[in-house]
Amino acid sequence: MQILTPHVYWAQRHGEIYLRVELSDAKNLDISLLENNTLQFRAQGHGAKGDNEYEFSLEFLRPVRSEINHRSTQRQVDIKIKKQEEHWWDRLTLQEKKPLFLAPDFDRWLDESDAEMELQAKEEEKINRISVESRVRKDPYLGLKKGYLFMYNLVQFLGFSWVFVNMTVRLFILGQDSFYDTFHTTADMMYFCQMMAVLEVINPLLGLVKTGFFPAMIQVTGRNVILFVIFGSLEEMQNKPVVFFVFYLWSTIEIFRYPFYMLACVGTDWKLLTWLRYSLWIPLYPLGVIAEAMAVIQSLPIFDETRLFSFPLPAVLGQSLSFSYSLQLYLVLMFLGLFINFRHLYKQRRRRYRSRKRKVH
Ligand SMILES: CCCCCCCCCCCCC[C@@H](O)CC(=O)SCCNC(=O)CCNC(=O)[C@H](O)C(C)(C)COP(=O)(O)OP(=O)(O)OC[C@H]1O[C@@H](n2cnc3c(N)ncnc32)[C@H](O)[C@@H]1OP(=O)(O)O
Repeated sequence: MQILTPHVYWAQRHGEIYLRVELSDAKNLDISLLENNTLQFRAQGHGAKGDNEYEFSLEFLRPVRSEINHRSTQRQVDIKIKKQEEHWWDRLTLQEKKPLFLAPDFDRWLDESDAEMELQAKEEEKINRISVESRVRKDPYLGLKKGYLFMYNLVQFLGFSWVFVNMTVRLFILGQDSFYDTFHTTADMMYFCQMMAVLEVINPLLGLVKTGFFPAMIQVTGRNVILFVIFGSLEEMQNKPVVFFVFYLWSTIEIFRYPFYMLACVGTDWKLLTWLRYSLWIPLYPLGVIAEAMAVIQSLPIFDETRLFSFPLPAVLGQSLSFSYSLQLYLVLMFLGLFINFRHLYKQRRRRYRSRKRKVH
């Protein structure tokens, strides 16, 4: 009796072999892997030579796993076999000459590099899925935290924008005259924003942001000393032009920093905004510290004169120790703070641009 062979189409991936046997309504399927790495197929069905029994065998080029997946449909039999090792094969069979009944399955066919890309895409999809799942699993309050941070940044952005726009408009209308009443026109909003900024020290402690606690502490404490102690408690300081420079430098960086954080909360990044956030501090930070130092220096004789916050001393040592001594020590701390935060911001900038470059390549 003549042995009939069905048409068989094949394709491969790094880890699998796919066979499509052109046999419709196949019955009594007998598919097995023999010891010599040969696939034996036998079944009854409708093939090229009508309803008949069909069979074929294929000795594979390299070892395959013994478990064979197959699925018989009305049109064909699909077989999936796992390779023993993830390896791209030059051909399917050990014998170099291709059997006549065998042809490439162009519906599934991929060359090696396309298959690699498919594999890579699958890997990436898997990694993304795992990271999203683990993030959701790890932190069920992620949405709430992001919502809180977004609102915080929005409020700060609006507050500092108000100060910045107010000062800019007044500068255009009044010119240098506007320097003298900056405090009276904007201090309430600045008080509000800087009190809120205390949250910037709390947020890293609660693990809400990746900011270092110490740089945030230096930043917030430094500004609040200037705002509440130097400007807030000395009326004589409030109409000095230095207030204008300090407030203008503070609000200039913040109208870029907070929107940058808002976008980070929703997973977005605008190149120009990111660049401004990580570059504007380079001129602004030293200028800010110089302006703040000017304010401290201008306040020293006022503290000496008014004896405000002076430290009472025993009668033999004199009346009291002026607060201006503490401020002179603070001046030294300011430049130490400038050094620490300048280095921190420099590292943040390098980290940001180095990791972005790596992502691009
Ligand atoms: C302990 C006692 C100390 C006593 C100190 C006495 C001396 C004080 C002297 C101080 C001198 C201060 C001078 C200063 O006032 C002058 C000026 O400000 S002039 C104007 C210019 N200023 C600036 O440019 C500074 C602006 N401020 C800052 O940049 C920050 O406050 C600072 C803490 C310095 C740095 O910020 P951070 O460490 O947070 O860096 P990043 O922005 O890169 O953020 C890191 C990651 O955390 C995410 N993040 C942070 N905050 C938020 C938020 N609110 N919402 C959402 N996400 C946030 C951010 O996205 C980063 O994430 P990723 O890494 O994933 O991108």
